[in-house]
Parts: sequence; C-alpha cells; structure tokens
Amino acid sequence: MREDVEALDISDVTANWVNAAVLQAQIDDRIKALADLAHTPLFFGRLDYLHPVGGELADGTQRPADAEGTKGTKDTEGAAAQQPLPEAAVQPLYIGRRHVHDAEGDPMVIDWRAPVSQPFYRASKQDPQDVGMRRRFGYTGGELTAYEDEHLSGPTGPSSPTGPTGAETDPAVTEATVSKLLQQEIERPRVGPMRDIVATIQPEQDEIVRAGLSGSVCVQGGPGTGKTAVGLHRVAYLLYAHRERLARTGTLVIGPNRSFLHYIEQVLPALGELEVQQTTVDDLVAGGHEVRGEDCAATAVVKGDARMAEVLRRAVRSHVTLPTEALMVVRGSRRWRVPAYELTEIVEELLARDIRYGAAREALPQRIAHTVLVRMEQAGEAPDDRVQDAVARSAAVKAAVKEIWPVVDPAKLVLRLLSDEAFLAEHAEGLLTADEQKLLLWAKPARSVRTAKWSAADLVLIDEAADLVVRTHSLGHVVVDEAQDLSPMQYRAVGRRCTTGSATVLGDLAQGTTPWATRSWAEALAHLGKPEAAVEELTAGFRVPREVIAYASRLLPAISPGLAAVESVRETPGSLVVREVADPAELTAAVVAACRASLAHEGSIGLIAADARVPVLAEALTEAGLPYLAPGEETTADSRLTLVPASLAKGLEYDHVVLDEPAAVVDGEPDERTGLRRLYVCLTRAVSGLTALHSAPLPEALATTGPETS
Ligand SMILES: Nc1ncnc2c1ncn2[C@@H]1O[C@H](COP(=O)(O)OP(=O)(O)OP(=O)(O)O)[C@@H](O)[C@H]1O
Repeated sequence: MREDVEALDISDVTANWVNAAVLQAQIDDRIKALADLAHTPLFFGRLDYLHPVGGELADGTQRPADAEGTKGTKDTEGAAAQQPLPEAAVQPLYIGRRHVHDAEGDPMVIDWRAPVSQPFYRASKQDPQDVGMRRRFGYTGGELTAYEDEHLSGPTGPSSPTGPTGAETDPAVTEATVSKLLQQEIERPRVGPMRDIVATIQPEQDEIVRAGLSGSVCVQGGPGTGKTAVGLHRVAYLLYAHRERLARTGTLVIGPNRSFLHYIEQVLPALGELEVQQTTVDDLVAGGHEVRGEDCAATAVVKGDARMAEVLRRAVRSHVTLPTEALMVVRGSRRWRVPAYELTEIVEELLARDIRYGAAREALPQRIAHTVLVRMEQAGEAPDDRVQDAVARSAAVKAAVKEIWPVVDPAKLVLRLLSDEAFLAEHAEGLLTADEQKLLLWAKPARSVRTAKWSAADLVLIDEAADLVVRTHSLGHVVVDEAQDLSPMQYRAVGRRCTTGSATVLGDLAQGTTPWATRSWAEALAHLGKPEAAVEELTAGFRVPREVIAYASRLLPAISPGLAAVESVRETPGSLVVREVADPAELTAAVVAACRASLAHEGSIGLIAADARVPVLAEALTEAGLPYLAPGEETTADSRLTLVPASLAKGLEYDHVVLDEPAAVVDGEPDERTGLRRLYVCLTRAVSGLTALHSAPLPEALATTGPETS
C-alpha cells in the first residue's frame, strides 16, 4: 500500500502548483500514516465467521452510516445474515489497528472499528454472533509469540491448531477466567506514555466505545476500570464512524492537568488519529488571561456554584437601559421621530427573546431603522433596504444603541462584580447570602483586567459571561476525564463546547478531591446541559491487583458510601506490602530503600508522597544516587522512577508504587474525607505491586491487619 502511494505520479493531474503542493502534502501524510511501526503488529485478532460477511462491511473501509445506537449487536448480525454466500467463500478475517489490503485491493486486515470487527470484542458462547472461532494473537516486541482460541459456536468441535507457542484455550475456561493474553498485556512493564488497548477491549467497555455519536454517555468507574482508555478509544471509534461530520465540527479531550495530558497524548496518534485536540479545563477557558491568583476553598466553592451563572446573567442584562427619550433621525430635509415608548417596545421584545446579549445588540439598529422606515412609508415615501441600512448606521441610531445597549466586556464585568460591593449586591440579591458575597469580593480590588490576579475560577466566570454576550462555538464531541473534580460552573463551560454535539463524561465519585467535587452524576449532567445522558458503570478493575484494591476499598464507606468496590480481574499474590517504620527518623531512608528494591523489577516505579514530603524525599533520592522524574516526564528504560506529589497522582499509574506515609497524604487536605479520597487515589496507582511505609498511625480503616497486609 505504501509503495502504491509512493509511486503515484501527480504531474499530469494537477492544474497548477498550488494543487500540486496540496496533493503532494496529502500523499506525504498518507505515506506517513502507512509507515511500519517496529513494535506494532498489523493484526491482533482473527474471526472465523460461520457465514460469509457482506463485502462492503468486510472490507473495513465502509463506515457504519447507521452507527447511532449500535449498542446492541443487531447491525452486525443482520449484515452477516443478509449476505449468504457459498460456504466455500468463508475466509478468516484478521483484525488490526488499521485496514490493510493486498495488491488486488482485497482486504487482508480489517480495521478494529469496522462493524464486522465488533464480534471480536462482544461475541461470547451465549451470543456467538455467527462467529465460529475467535483467535487472539500475543506479541512480544513485535514478534508473534502466542495465540489463544475460543470456539464460540458452529458445527465443528474444538480443533487444535497449535503452533510452536500456540495456546489452545479450553473454551469453557475462557468464558470464566480472564484471558492470559489480557493479563500479560496489562502486566507488560510500562515505559513511556499510556498505550492503547485495541487488542483487548472488554465487552462492557466496547459497548461504551461504540455507543452512537448522537447520545451523551457518562461512565462511573472505580480506579483502573479503564475509563480513560475507553474514552480515548471512543474518540477513535467516533472519528472512524463519523469522520466527515467530526472533521467539520471537531473533537476535544479534556483532562485534569498537563502532566496527565502528556501521559495520554500518544494513545490517539497510535490509533492513527492525529487531529484530536487535548486540553485542561483551565486552558479551555483561559481566553488569553493567565491564572495568577488563588482562591481560598470557600471562595472557590461560591465562584464555582451554578448560582453564579444567574448572577452573571443579571449583571450582563443590567447594562440595558430602557429609553426615556425619543430618537430623532434626520434624512435630507426631513426629521423622523421614534417616541420613547416605541423604542422601549423594541428593547423589551429583544430582551424577551432567547438570544445572546451581543446578537441582540447587533439586531437593535436594524429594528430601530425599520420603525423609521415604517414612518417614511406612512408619509408616502418609498424607501428601500439601502435606506434602512443607512438609517441603522446613522450617528443618531448609533448613539441611541450605545446608550440603550452598550458593549459589555466579559472580563471587565467580572472584575466589577468582584470589586464593586454594591454592583455585586444588586445582582446577587436573593441568590447569594451576604457572607457568600463577602467571600467573592477581592480584598484589594484590581485596577484593570490586565493587572488583575485572576484565579482559575475567575476565568470560568469570564467564560460564562463571554457566552452570555456571544454564543460559544460548539464541537461535535467532547470527552471529559476525571470529571468528578469539576465545579458546576466548569461543567457549564464544558457543556458550552458541545451544545450541538455530544459528550462522554468519565469519572469516579470516590476520587473527587475538590471542595466542590461531584456528588451525583445526575446533578453534574444537568449542569453540563446533557441531563438525558445514560450513566453506565464499569466495575471490573484492570489496573490494580485484587489484594491492593481490596485494601484501598476499605476506605469506600467513609469516602463514598454506597459505591461498589472494584472487582479486580487480576490475582497477584504478594502485591501488597504495608510496613511500619517504628522510628520516624528512619522513614525517609526506608522509603528510599524500598524504591531501590522496586527498581530491581522491570517497568515503571512511582514514589507517591504527600506534597509537603516531596522536597525531603527529592533530596534523599538525590543523595542516594537515584535519579527521578516528575509526573508528565516520560519514563525510559534508563529512567524509570518518578517522584509523584499526591496531588498529581490522579489518573496516572506505575508498575510498582512506593507510598510514603499515608497519614501525611490525608493530613495534606483541608478535611478528612478529602484526605481519605486523596489516599484512595494514591493507593490505586499500582499495576503489579504496592509498598506502603508508615511511621504515623494509619487511618483507622487501614490500620487493622487483614489478610492483605504483611
Ligand atoms: N480492556 C483492557 N485491556 C488491557 N488493559 C486495559 C483494559 N482496560 C483497562 N486497561 C488498562 O488498565 C489501566 C487502567 O486504565 P485507565 O487508566 O483507563 O483506568 P481509569 O478508570 O481511567 O482509572 P483512574 O480512575 O485511576 O483514572 C491502564 O493501564 C489500561 O491500559
């Protein structure tokens, strides 16, 4: 395929050099997209259908036009059943990251996102979806080293196509236990950024990945259930199924901070999707302002409260002044008078309509001009559109509009609300208490928008105000990860970016660590403007071994009562060590020793500690000659240890985690529940092993020794 593209001669088909350059650029992109990746095999699965599949579905180039609502399996089944071809024509289908065809153009590998690939992820013995056998291939560094077969249905019993390293899995066993290849894939040592999971997406994950574009989805899932992975694969799927629409409207992935984005940023490019924007909520609303100030928790809570939207709405609309004087327009020798009551009618009609402040302001001159025109016609004149335009642009009308409906600068408006006690009181009346208003007011009012010390929450307010003036542009699809930490006003800001599109909201209520953390998804979705979104739950845990997640889950009753514990799919005996260091003076040395011991294993090591402990540990690691990275810096084979402040651990993972002094992690937060939630996050970052070291007493739920501790 690459050679074909490289051999293209465009000299005869391009009319001019611009066309030639554009075409050549497209060809270069295509060649790049077809490059060999040493460690990325062309296929990872095989499906043996019982009946031939329709050609247009099977070639993997056909997009599922009706992908809306493909949460069932009917489409694929139907397609397969509709196209009965002779038995002899049944060919195994190979499933891979991209479509590959041979010299004749016949498909060799089917894109994992094609409808015909869906049974690779969903078919089971109970619901074989016309598949006789499913084969999963295992690779080590790009070399095919294993395969696993499942016989799902069909006339033949289990055959034994064993290769030198092939593993014929007993189908009965496969149904009940986790595939060995899945286990190996998860435990494959981590270096570098997050990887894709195309080869091993699980059925309940696939349902979310392939849910239709028109509906919004919210996923509640405990640590390591694959929310981030699912969200990213969903974007890749949607881009495949609705490429043209989304190319026009755009897609966006929102993550909690830049180090997290850096960790996930390679997943979509690895799936061939290079055009997806990735950002944080803070950057999304920055609008050219810089965050240079910080709010205390109480102030940030008020600023993030949805009632602020109404305060801002009132404040913006308060700029409209009902006219008290008549308007006089002079045209040639004649003067036309529009009385105040008629102007008032126009203004009230615009206020009553559901349009943005700015749009109404633009409409006002034409409305006034129209009234003048009617007057002219009544007087026997025959004015045309040009006259109306001229009146609308006349100095008198301009002056009136400036008076009645002045320009509102969103940042100046927020600046005034936060500085001018009377102005705030006027618009917060009945919405915010006097104490809440006091919390909003700056101790030292800013002089100008440029010099103001804006906080992150302030910029969200400015973004809301800006949307009241001019409608925010909506994208086709937005994925928001770690959503549980968003304030209502932040949900609104995200919702504005997908008013005409849809959203995928990913989060875990138990991991909410902001003072305004989400209490219920229904509430959050209402703020987002997608109250109809379906809430799905993921409960199977892939990252954290059973012992470790069971230990961490002891915190659940205190941090998120009613939430079910994650069921880990992996048993890793000995994965949890909780050790007391009796002498606090020796804790740091013990932690450094534990890091050194962990480095004896393959893969990434994360030393997670309360933010306040980070400087001491950094110094100790340096003294011990152990180089370390900061979160967001890429691990390599030579540099595998990352020192992670607890506040940045969310969403990240390491093969081995050393957790320093859990009590300090809890104490680092303003209240105990948030502290325990932060600790829950830190306890659930390990893929293969967690070593927790403490001198201070452990939180009560973790203190009693259970079967998990040693
Ligand atoms: N089906 C799967 N096959 C292989 N690996 C998987 C699968 N699902 C999830 N994983 C792996 O499990 C780990 C956790 O996934 P992910 O980070 O998406 O979870 P999460 O739910 O976002 O966790 P958190 O709540 O901690 O942010 C990742 O290494 C991911 O690649």
